[in-house]
Amino acid sequence: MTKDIATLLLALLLCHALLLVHLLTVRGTVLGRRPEIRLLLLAMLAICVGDLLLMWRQQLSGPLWLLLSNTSIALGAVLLSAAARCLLTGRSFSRCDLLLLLGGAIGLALLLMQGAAYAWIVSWVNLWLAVLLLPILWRVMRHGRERALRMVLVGGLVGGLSAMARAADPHLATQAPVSLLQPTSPLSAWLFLTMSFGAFSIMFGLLMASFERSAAQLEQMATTDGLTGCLNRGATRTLVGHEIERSRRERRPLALVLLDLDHFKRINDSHGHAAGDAVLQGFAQAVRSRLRHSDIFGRMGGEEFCVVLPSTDRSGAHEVVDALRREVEWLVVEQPGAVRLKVTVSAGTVVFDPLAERMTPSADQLFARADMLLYRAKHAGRNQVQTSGWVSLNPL
Ligand SMILES: Nc1nc2c(ncn2[C@@H]2O[C@H](COP(=O)(O)OP(=O)(O)OP(=O)(O)O)[C@@H](O)[C@H]2O)c(=O)[nH]1
Repeated sequence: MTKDIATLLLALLLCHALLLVHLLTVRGTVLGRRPEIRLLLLAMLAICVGDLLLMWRQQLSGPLWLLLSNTSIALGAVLLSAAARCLLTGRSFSRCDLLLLLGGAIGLALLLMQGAAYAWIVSWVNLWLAVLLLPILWRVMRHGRERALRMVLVGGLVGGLSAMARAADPHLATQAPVSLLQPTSPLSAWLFLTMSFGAFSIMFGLLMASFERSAAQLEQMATTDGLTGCLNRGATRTLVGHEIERSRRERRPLALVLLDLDHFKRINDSHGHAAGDAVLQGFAQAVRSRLRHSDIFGRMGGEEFCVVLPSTDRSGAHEVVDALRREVEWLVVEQPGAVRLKVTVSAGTVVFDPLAERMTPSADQLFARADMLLYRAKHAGRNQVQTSGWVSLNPL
């Protein structure tokens, strides 16, 4: 297979330019506003400029061209490293990256000023690029969670090893290298190809990892209540539907609880909305701390919450919910000015037992029953739990 470096370089430039255009098109969107995407955009820009300078080698020959083209590509590598750092740790440029960029550029300038042989310049540039990839690999190994980051690891290893081999290649070749466009052996053209593949894999992997993270964040925002960290109404209702189905299939009981803070309006009215919010947060934390990992806890709106207890029968559910009620009774929410807020909660608990009841309720039917029991608890004086089975509405 013949590999003409000029053609490879053109193909590479086109790939980089395409990625740059894609990054430009997401600007202004939720994805485009992510700081690592901005850094990736700048990295692609620097790399495209470096590619262009390499391609114009014939027109712009000389030490300045060598310095500019390679520094531009190295700057692209540092921007990639900053994008990886930003994605993984929330911080961008590290002093280490900037020192590596500056040190490499000064070293290259000194070699060029001394008129060093082209073979040594090739070695220096490739070692420089290999070293610039190390912080990316280190960060991904240390902090990486997203699956797309595996592409970054593969790219970093392939790119780094190829760059090191390219650094050694001019000293092993029988003929001295004179230009990037005239490879000294078929191996050097291959190494150019694998190094480019590595760099491209890093960029693409970082881009995909950023998309993966945005998707996870958007999903969390769409299913979570921002104030209390509980599931929101939509997500809770969906999960209740799944749990009813599971309970029917596995023939295990299921308890659905609606909890509503008592006289919550008074807290808002006498201490302000911020104090009300603090009470809601304290309440959510207190309830969450008493629940099992498999239980579901969601905020249905305002001061109404829902708890789903899988594999829990009627007496077990009543016990658990009454313990939650007592926990809330003991809760004290401290506010500025030594204000200590206390609150109580009423609960309606409905239990579906597939072994005792032949008819499987829908989520809406269970919610309606729990709501009716909650209403009873409110009217019977608040700060209490009303529990019943799904079919028989006799309180426990
Ligand atoms: N601080 C705060 N208040 C909220 C929020 N959502 C709803 N509220 C308030 O919660 C109060 C609910 O009042 P009501 O529905 O009358 O219920 P209550 O005062 O708890 O009375 P009972 O339920 O009958 O014991 C209203 O004042 C709402 O403005 C919120 O996110 N933060």
